Amino acid sequence: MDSLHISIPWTLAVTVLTALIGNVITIYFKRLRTFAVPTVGADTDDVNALKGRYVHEADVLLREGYKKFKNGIFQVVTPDGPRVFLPRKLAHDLKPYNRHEASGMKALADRHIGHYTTIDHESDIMLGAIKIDLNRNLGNFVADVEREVAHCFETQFPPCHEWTPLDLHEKLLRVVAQASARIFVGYPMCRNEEWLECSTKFALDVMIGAEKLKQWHPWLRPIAQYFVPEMTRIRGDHRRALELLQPELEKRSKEPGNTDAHNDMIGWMQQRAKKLGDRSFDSKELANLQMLTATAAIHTTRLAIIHALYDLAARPEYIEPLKREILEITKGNNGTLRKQHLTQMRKLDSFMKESQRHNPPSIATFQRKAMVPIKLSNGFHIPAGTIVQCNTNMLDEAPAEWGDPNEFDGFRFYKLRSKPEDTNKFQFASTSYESMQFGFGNDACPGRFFASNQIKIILAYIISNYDFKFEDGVVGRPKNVMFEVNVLADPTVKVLFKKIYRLDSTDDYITGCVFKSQLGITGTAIVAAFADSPEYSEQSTDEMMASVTHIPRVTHIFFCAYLADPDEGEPACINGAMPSNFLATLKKTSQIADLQFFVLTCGLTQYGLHQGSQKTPRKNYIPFLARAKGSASKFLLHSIVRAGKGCRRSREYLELDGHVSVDVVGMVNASTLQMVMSKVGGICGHVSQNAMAVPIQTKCFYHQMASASHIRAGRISGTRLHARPPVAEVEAELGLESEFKQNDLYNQIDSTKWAQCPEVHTLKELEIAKMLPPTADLKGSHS
Ligand code: HEM
Repeated sequence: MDSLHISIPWTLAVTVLTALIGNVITIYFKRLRTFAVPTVGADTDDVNALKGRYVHEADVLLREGYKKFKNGIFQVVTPDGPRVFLPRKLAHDLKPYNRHEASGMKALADRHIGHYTTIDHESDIMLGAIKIDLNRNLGNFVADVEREVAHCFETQFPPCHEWTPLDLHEKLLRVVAQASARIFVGYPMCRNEEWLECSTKFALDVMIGAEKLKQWHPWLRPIAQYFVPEMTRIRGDHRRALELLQPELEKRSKEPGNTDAHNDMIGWMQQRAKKLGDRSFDSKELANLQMLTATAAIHTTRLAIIHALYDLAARPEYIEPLKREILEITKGNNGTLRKQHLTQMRKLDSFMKESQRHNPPSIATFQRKAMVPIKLSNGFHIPAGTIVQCNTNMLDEAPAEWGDPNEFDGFRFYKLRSKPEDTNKFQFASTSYESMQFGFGNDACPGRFFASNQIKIILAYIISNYDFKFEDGVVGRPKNVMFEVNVLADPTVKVLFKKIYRLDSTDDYITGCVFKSQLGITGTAIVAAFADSPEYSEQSTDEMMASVTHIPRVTHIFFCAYLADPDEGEPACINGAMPSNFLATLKKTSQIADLQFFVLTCGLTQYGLHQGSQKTPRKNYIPFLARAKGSASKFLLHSIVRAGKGCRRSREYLELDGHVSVDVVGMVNASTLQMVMSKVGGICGHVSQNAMAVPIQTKCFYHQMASASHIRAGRISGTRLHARPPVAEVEAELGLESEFKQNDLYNQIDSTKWAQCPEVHTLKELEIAKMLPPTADLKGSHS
């Protein structure tokens, strides 16, 4: 007890003394570090006010410096001491210096006291994996990333049937983290909640921890780090990252014949370490590098997306042309993105670049720490150890041919690229003397091509699936928030999202049966109407329009009516033509603009997507379908897959004979559906007892919803399919390469047992989950 009494005053005394000595020495060194260049705001004596201005309005300060000293070097007083800003033109002088002479990484590490925050860690393995392996593989990941993006929207976002306010900062952090993790750590790790949390929080801990620790005197930081919670968390983040990664690494190491052949950042890093003979590289280092990569990638990318969305919401006139570009480009590919699609999205690329020009990640990029003394062409000496950066965001420095530099022209770069000689210039990821948002020179951001793809995929998803606008009261583009030279999007602004239910292409959706009481027509009636007409498959949409104009706006569509015919080709022909023509008709009459749910139910007969001996996909349907009108004529399976993709993307419902997502949230079997239909006044056309309507969350095709437990429970019996399903022969045509794997077909479904499954919804549950309108509102009878 006594020793404690003595030790506290002593400890305090030593601490105060240390701080005092430290202060004196620091002031002395700071004096030494003052540069022989003018200081912005030197006319005021209030140094603290100047520091405060740097923190909150560095943009104003740098503009003042630019106006006053034009092409001259100036310095600014900051909480970290004076900082030197070079005019853009001197970037040329610095460019030839290599990373060991003028280091961007060291500059960044110094700013975030990387020695403590652990980011002072330069790795050739990491840089090589990003610069070479990631960029080389970009094209291979577009579909995977798109899938993760879709999965994230479907699982993390509210349904947005009505205008729903979203915190974009929070939501997009998750989307970008998961989409990036798909490539950094592969599937299924990219969906591991703890990993995602760990890899996103680490960057925040570094940034906030650094700011907090900087409040302490440098001499006290070795001890003070233990009083800053974020610093403790950083250590925990590293530990946790290793723990989480370990099982994945072990799993990989046990894979036959391979340890590190996975095509993702883990694999690339492992391969590089091996090639470089780096014996110090182990799982711990791998986990650390993963944290660093995520830090560089996730927050920057998220911010660029938020800025772009704010710009779009403030200038909605750009949304329609962008949407048109996206839909036009993806039209021929089931709405699924490919690498070349991203390249073709020139308007979107231009908009992203213009958004970044006005809202760069930092207003002073090309930041370098001189590791050796550097002499610039104007005679200025940069002493070793000094950090310099370029004042890169003076919009008026743009070349005259760019047009008014201060205006927001979303298609500025699109127009500039229209000259044949400039077609590959001015891209979002291009760096140049005029566009330094990603830095400049050899060490410009190596992740920018990847970031460009990620941003396009996410923006394209949002633009084609949601309407969005600012919440009431937000006028114009919300002003950015400055933190030192970093440009942040205002985190208090909420953007409202509303899901788009749109039929882009007739073969994206198929229908047949709708609620009579709501829609005034039933599937049976539709079928009957068309079947009555000998020309049903030949009838043009214009002709059909005359017969359906009485239908009110459709909100729910159930597809469970197929025509059967002893001639197998005939129903296929009917099924291909009738629904697509019918939908085209409804689309023309705008009666499906309010569509909320789409349910497809299929039985096990006649539908052309079946497998197994008697249910081989009917390649022989193709000639028959060729007679059908519209794009559904290609192949019924094609249409259904497309319908599935449409459903997946819009959180609607689909059943494909048990080949559904592993993430199924619930399902309705045929008898439930029939009950629903009869209760609400609808009627099912032809529904097989084995049919089910399944709410789909993600990828809908060729995953088994039926698990071994279902088989054991006697709900399902299975048949092993042949190794390569016949449909694989047309996989390229379907745009579904490598989707078709050997599968078990579960085709004997006991619907009574299914109805007792916990995951099968009752009608009441569907109502409660708002999957169906309340039955009370749905009275009526079918005709
Ligand atoms: C919109 C998103 C992004 C922005 C705005 C951005 C911006 C930047 C900037 C300004 C630099 C400094 C370059 C220089 O000083 O010349 C940089 C460096 C870096 N970025 Fe990015 N970045 C983004 C995305 C990414 C991604 C996705 C990755 C990883 C996959 C990444 C990895 C890196 C790395 C490793 C460096 C250091 C390069 C070196 O020192 O050689 N960045 N980034």
